Amino acid sequence: MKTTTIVAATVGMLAVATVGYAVYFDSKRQSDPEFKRKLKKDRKRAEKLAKTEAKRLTEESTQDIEEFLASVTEEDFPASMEEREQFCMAQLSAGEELFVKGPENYSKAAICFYKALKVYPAPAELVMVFQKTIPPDVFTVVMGMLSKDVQSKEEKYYTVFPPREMNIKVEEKPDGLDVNGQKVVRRGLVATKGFTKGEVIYTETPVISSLEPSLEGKNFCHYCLKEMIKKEYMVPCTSCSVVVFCSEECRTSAGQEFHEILCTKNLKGGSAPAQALREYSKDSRNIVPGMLAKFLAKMVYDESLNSGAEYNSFDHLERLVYVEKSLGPDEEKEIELLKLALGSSIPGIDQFITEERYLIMKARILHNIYGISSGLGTSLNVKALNTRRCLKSRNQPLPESHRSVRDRPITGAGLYRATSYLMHSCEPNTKIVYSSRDHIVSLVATENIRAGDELQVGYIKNGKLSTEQRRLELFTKYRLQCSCALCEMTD
Ligand SMILES: C[S@@+](CC[C@H](N)C(=O)[O-])C[C@H]1O[C@@H](n2cnc3c(N)ncnc32)[C@H](O)[C@@H]1O
Repeated sequence: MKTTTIVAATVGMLAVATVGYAVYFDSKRQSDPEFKRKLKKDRKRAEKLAKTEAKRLTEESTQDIEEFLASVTEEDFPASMEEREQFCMAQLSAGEELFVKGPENYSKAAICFYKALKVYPAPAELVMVFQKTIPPDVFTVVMGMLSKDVQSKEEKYYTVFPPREMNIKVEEKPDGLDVNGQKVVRRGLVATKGFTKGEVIYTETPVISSLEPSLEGKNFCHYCLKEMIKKEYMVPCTSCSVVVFCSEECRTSAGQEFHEILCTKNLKGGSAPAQALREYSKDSRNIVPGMLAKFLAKMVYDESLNSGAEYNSFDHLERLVYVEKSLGPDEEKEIELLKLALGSSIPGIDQFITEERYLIMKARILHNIYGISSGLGTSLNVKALNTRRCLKSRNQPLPESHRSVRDRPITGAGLYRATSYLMHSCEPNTKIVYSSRDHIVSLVATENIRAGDELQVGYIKNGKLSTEQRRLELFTKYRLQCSCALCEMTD
């Protein structure tokens, strides 16, 4: 194991853990500027410390660390917040009692501190406390356990995701060298069993989806994006009149996952914090900031469920490829609006949405979302076509959001965990279908597929385009230099 891996892993965890932090922390302390300053300082120092300790670790055997980690299982950790708090305190005092008994008890003490760290909502802060209060030898072991833990979580990801029942796996596709001579590795989806032409390979619900902003409040469901035929089928939000749902279930799910926070009738201090973001999305026809607001609100909800899931939505998002974006006036405005929309409901979100993190999240969303076609078709095509026009207007999001079912108008967009890994081919063997006319995606085989075959979709409508035309369209829309079999052959 390389030092840099340990360091990156630890530092990564310290940064991401601030989301959990955002959920649990007391809002009064958060609004105190002095406290905020201290937090920032603590986080920086913890990251630096992680690096130093990781360096020290490489000089020692990591075997012990692995043994200590093996002695801790997930069952050791309670589920509810109250129990976790008690558990944390109990581990901290057990650790203290052990280390004062002398070096022969250091490893046991380190295990207790590590367990406390695992349930503490602000690990960076606790690391700083440990550094000042526990013997350096114990501290090094705790940091080593933390690093190893994060590293194995990193390595395990693609062995548990996608879930077996989806009949697909993520596989690495080496793709030559980049301009700096570095090996390029892309990831794609591979079938784990055979499918016949026309068969559904998998269906997938998005991590988050959003309607094209101009359709909000019209006859499209705010949660699943489904188009409703008659007004009487619409279930309005119980508070605001801005969004509607297609069913009671969608209203409840949206309320729990994000709408309670983002409802424009959620008045904090007399005004609705999410109002400005909603207006901005509508005026700019930019779907991404609203989607990100929903995504972050939903993360908080997911965490509150304490489901025991090993990876959360952020873990999924974090692994998606993207094209770097730089900070412009739009992004500055979006950060401000996002903080305003979420700040009063999610303590700590201010620290979480740094410029750097916002740009990466936005870039990842833009690069991976799929346009959703949830419209019913014929009789309502006028509205749907308007939508298409909206997306093509001057304020359209980056072209990546056009990756969609091309023969149907786009009514919204969704971010999918597995579908994000589908590569493009000019001779695809699958296609994306929204068969239930909502945000659930189905991947359908367009030819017979064997186990082990790579699954590819067409990011563009291939039709009768020449190689040159395809290349131009792929590059203009997705900055993509296609290396599919057909293009390689034509070269
Ligand atoms: C939505 S992601 C697909 C997953 C991605 N391959 C990964 O490694 O995670 C889209 C990106 O995949 C790569 N890609 C997809 N299809 C490709 C193709 N036919 N040729 C070259 N690169 C492709 C490009 O980098 C593109 O920007």
